[in-house]
Amino acid sequence: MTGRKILLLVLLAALALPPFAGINTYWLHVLNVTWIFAIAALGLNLATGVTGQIVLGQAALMGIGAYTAGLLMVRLHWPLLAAAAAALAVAVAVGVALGLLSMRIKGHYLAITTLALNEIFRQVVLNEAGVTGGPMGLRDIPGFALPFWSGDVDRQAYLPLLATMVLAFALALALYRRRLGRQMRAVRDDELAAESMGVDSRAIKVRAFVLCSFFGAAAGVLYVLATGFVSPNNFTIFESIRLVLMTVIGGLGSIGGTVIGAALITILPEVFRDLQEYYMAAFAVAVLAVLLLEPRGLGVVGDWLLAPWLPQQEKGREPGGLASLKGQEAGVAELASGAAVAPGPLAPVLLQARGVSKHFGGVYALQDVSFDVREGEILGVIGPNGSGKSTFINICSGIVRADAGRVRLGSEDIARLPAWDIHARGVARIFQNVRLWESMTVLENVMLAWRGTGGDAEAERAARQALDGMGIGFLARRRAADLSFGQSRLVELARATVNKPKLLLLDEPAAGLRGGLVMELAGILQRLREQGTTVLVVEHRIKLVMAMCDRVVVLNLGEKIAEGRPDEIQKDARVVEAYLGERTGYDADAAPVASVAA
Ligand SMILES: Nc1ncnc2c1ncn2[C@@H]1O[C@H](COP(=O)(O)OP(=O)(O)OP(=O)(O)O)[C@@H](O)[C@H]1O
Repeated sequence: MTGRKILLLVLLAALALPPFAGINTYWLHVLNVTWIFAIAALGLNLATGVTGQIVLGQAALMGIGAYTAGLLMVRLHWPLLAAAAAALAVAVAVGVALGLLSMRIKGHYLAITTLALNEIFRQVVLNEAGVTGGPMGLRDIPGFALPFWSGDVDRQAYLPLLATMVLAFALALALYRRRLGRQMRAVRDDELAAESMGVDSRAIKVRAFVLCSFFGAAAGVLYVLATGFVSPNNFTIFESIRLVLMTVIGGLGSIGGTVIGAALITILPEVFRDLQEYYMAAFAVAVLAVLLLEPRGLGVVGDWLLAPWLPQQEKGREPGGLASLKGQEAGVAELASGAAVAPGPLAPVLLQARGVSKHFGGVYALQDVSFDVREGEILGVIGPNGSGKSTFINICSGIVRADAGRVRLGSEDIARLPAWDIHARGVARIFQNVRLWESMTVLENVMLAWRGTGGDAEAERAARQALDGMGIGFLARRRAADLSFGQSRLVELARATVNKPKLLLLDEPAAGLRGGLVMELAGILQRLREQGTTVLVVEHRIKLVMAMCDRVVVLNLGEKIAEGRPDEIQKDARVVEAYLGERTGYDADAAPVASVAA
C-alpha cells in the first residue's frame, strides 16, 4: 500500500512537468482539456456509476456553468471568483431540479429526459443571441493570467487546472468512502433495500444530481477560463456522449478510472489525427478494443492505484462458505431448544394492525387483516403461497402502501410512512430473497444501516459488534457478492439488528438454509428476543415456527383465518385444511428442523 502511495505521488509529479518540459502549446491545450473533462466526467460518474442515475446531458451542465460565468464576466463585468461562484450556485439549483425530476421519472425515461437537456441548452443559447452571442458565442472572456508567470494561456493554466482536477478527485474519493458514498452505492445496488435500511433514496439522488451538476459546471467555468471563449458547439450532445464514454471506459463507479478514461477519450483522437478522415474510425476501434479486453473498463487500474483510499476488500478464502460456521451449531442448538420466556397476554402491544387491505389489480393480497404483536414475543405468520404474508411485511416496513386500514407502532400509525422513516422508528427487516448491496463489503453493508450519531469509527464499531454477534466477524472485509447464501443471510441479519431494533420483520429467513444454519437461526431469534427485540417471522418451515413462536397468525387468500398458540393452531380444522395438511410432506424432508421441534 505504501508503495502505491509513492507511485501515485511520482505519477502526480510527472503530470506537473509538461509546462516546464518544452511541450508545445497544442499538446498543453489537449492536456488542459483532459483535466477539465475529467472533472465533468467525475461528476457524471458520481451520478451514473456510483448512484445508478443515468445522465446523458452532462455537456449541457458544463455549458450552463461556462455561459453563466462567461456572461457575468463579459456583460456585467463581474470579477472571476464571483462569476464562478454564481455559476456553481446555478449548477446546484439545476442539480436539485434534476433530483426532484428523478423522483417522478425513473430509469431509462430519466436518461432520455437528461438527453433533452442538450437540446434545450442549445436552443436557448441560439435563440437568445442578443445576450449569449448566438452561434458566434462569447469572446474575450478574461481567463487565467497569473501575475508571476508570463507565457501563453495554456501554459499558465496548466498547473491550476491540474491542481483543481486532483482536488476534485480527492473530494470525490472522500465522499465515496464515507457515509454519503455508501448511501449512493446502496441506492445503485438495491434501492429498495437501501430504503428499508433507513436511506432516504430521494435525498440521496438529489445529492447525486447536485454533485453531477456541480462538477459539470465547475468544468465549464474552467473551460471558459482556459480558452477565453465559449460557443454552443463546445457543449453539444456529442460532448455529452463523449463524457459518458469516458466514464464507461474509465469504469462505471470507479473514481480513479475516470481520469484515465477522460485522458484516453481526449488524447486518443489527437493521436489518430494523422489518419485524417479515418481518425474517428480508428478511435472507435481503440475504444471497442479496451472494452473487449476489460469490460469493467480502466477502473481496474484506477482502483488498484487508489486502493489505499478505497474501502478495503479481501478475496474469499472458502468460497463454499459455511465451514467456519459449523463449530457454532452445537451451542446454537441448545439455545434453539428454547429457554426464553414468552411474554404474557398482558404485555403491551407493540404493533397493531387493524383492517389492513391491499389489492394489486384484481388480486386481493390482504383483506381486512387485524392482529397485534406484543412486546417481546416471537409471532409467526404462516399461510399458503400467495396468502399475503410478504405483502403484510412490506406494508409494515413501508415498501408497499396499504389501501385501507391502520398499522400502529406504539401510538403512531406507520402504514403510510416512507420506509426510511419506519426504519428510524426502530423497525428493521430482512427479505425473502437476500438483498445485500453486493458491490460493497460486508462491513459497509452493516455500517450503512447503523443510525447512530457518531462518525465512521462509531459506525464501524457498531457494525463489527453486530457481525460478531452473528459469529461472522471474519467476513467483515469480504465483498457481499462473494458470500455463500447462508453467509449472506447472516450478514442481512447483522444489518437488520445493528441498531437493536424494537421490531424485526423476517420474511422466510430459513428459506434456502441448510439444517445447521436453520438451527443457528432459531438460536439467533431467541437471543434477539432476550435482548428486547420483538420478532414477526413469516416462515414455511412449520416445525420451526411451532418450536420458535409464542403465537401464530394464519393467513389464507389474504384473510386471517386463525390466531393463537402453536398447539392451538396445529389443531385448528381450517388451518389444517387450508395449509398444514399440504405441508406434511415438506416438513418430513426437513430433517434437521425436526430436531428443533423435538
Ligand atoms: N407487487 C405486486 N404486484 C402484483 N401482485 C402482487 C404484488 N405483490 C404481491 N402480489 C400478489 O399478491 C398476492 C399475495 O402475495 P404475497 O407475496 O404477499 O404472498 P405470500 O403469502 O408472501 O406468498 P409466498 O409464500 O409465496 O411468498 C399474490 O397473489 C401475489 O401474486
